[in-house]
Amino acid sequence: MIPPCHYFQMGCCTKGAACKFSHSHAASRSRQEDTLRMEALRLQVEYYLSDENLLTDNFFQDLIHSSEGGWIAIESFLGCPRIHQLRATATELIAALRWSKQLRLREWPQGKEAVCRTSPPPKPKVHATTVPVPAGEDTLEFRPLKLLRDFTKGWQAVVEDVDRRSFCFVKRTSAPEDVLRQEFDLLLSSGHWQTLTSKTGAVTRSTAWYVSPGCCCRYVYGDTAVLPRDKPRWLADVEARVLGELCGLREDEWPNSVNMNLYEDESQNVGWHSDDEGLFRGCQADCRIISASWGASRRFEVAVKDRNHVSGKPSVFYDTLNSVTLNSGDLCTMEGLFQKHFSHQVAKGNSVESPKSSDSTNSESMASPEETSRYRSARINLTWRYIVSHRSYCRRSRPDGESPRLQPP
Ligand SMILES: O=C(O)CCC(=O)C(=O)O
Ligand SMILES: [Fe+2]
Repeated sequence: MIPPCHYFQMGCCTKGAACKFSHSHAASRSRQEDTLRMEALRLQVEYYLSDENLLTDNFFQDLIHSSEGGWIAIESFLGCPRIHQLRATATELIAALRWSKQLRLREWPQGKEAVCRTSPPPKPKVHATTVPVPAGEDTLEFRPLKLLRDFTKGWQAVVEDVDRRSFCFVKRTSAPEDVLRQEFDLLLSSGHWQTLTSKTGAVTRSTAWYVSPGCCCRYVYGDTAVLPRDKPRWLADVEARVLGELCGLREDEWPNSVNMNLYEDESQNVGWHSDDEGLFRGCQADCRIISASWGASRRFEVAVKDRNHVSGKPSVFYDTLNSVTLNSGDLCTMEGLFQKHFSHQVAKGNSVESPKSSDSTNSESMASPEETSRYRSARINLTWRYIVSHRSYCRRSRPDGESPRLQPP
């Protein structure tokens, strides 16, 4: 078929019969139909990802939140009723979306083309019926709970859900940049880092696990067990600053374990989970977890657990999602029954700010370029926790604290 002449369609072809493109009205009509069809497809996808639709559309909210950077595979649209009705192919959708001013199209790798919003999605409307409020958690009046904000000032609420007795607070940094950089370098170089990998073998992050003397409880992630080490001396100053000065806790009130995470860059992450290991009994009793961050900024997300998700897998109610950017030096707490009712994650690819350099100390100029770039791209997070139920092989599980009943498996 001879392709239509654009100039003829615009009424300005000067070639007349000599033109090698078609001047037939049928060709022109079919071109117009193609254009209209492309426009319909583009508008439909733009609508699916619009603020208006995302307020109530959990399907696309789930896809946006479960993918790195909010990219949605073009394939995901093919099964949507309107796109299906138009019998659109992936190639057509890609061609249509090249013209979108609202959405960003990624055309590589071939076969994995995807589209994303140029702005963060809106928070979905909370439907009273979607998130059941569990009855029966004790109110703070009935059973008081000492929150960290009762010890020191400066905590902002991320979650303050009294019905679920669940709390998450953030405290912005007050430490000088050179102190944070020195602590970052110390943690990076002295931590006994063990890499964790996904099912496909990719490194998701590195971790280290420290406990108080006499405890030998392992920290278990799926198939991987992390061996405990005694809390090292080099951690003492960091603990004194974070737990003592910033949280206002006496030394005998400090948590007896700390889990360290190292995210080399924003491709490394920790997916939705709760810190519900038996060690901490966070689903049975009030449980306080204190975290501090160094290096690159990352987004920390929290949402109410959805135990009956249609997929059969644990999920969250995205309409309850709250997020906070944790910058170098910031503290964050999860308290009360937060681990019972909420999940949390550090998603991939959402680093938004790198740590600032300090003018007053000129610390950046003293650091090697390699150290500087690590501090800008990598993030270290420490989460201090209280082990209240030691593993049966740990001598701390015995009331008299003597030798273990069982050997570690
Ligand atoms: O890196 C963080 O901020 C969170 C780490 C975390 O959730 C964990 O170690 O269980
Ligand atoms: Fe966690």
